[in-house]
Amino acid sequence: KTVVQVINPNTSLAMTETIGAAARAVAGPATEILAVCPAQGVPSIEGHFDEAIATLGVLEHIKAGREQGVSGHVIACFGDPGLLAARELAQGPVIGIAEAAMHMATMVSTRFSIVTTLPRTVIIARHLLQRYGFEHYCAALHAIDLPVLALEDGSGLAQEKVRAGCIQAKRQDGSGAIVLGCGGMATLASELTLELGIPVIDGVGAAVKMVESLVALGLSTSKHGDLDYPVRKTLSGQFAGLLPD
Ligand SMILES: NC(=O)NC1=NC(=O)NC1=O
Repeated sequence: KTVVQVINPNTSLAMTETIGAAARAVAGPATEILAVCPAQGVPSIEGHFDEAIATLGVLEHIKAGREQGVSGHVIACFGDPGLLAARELAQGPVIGIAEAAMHMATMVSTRFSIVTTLPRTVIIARHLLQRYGFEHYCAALHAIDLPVLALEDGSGLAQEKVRAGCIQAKRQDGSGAIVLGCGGMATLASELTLELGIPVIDGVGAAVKMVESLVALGLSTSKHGDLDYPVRKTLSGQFAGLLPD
């Protein structure tokens, strides 16, 4: 059996439910999804400061997942917070939803657009495109200009703005595919794909399938080089338990 730990790095239980549902919708019959979020931290991640706070919660869950023997991990926030630190700590594969969605988009289109939340997270998504080498595949980035938790307020306004952003992206950008730029948008991908007639990609599902594939291929995070386990040392205060024994 494959057990995939899906970490929502923010502390929103509602968004953790949304993300868990998107993961379970695509998980294979032999895959169990463990959807988790930090007990303490930041309710939504909307910038570098939030990502720094959220990273500690990600690392705590990576450690716990490794001790539970999970097969792999997903970091279900579009900033992929703490991705490389998590890979040092993890034994199995660790996949961020931004990198997963971007990779998938390049396999079904030569140019893709991103629809994300706040304008400032558009800039962060650009940093990710540069880091992952996908800058030239991305035709444009759009922000619905609503806070992340608007996706969980039950009004449907954020979902409607995501739909409008995808329609605009299809019409204006010449893109063949669209990447949804927030974990909280995950459950919108399939209906938008049907309505727009082009691939609208959710990174949660993409990351779950990538972890399943890596596990099936016997590929886990390389421990040769900079992703080896962290250098052993005594951590103090609240960090004391972060390194596995
Ligand atoms: N671009 C984003 O909206 N990133 C995110 N912030 C969160 O709290 N979850 C996300 O996916």
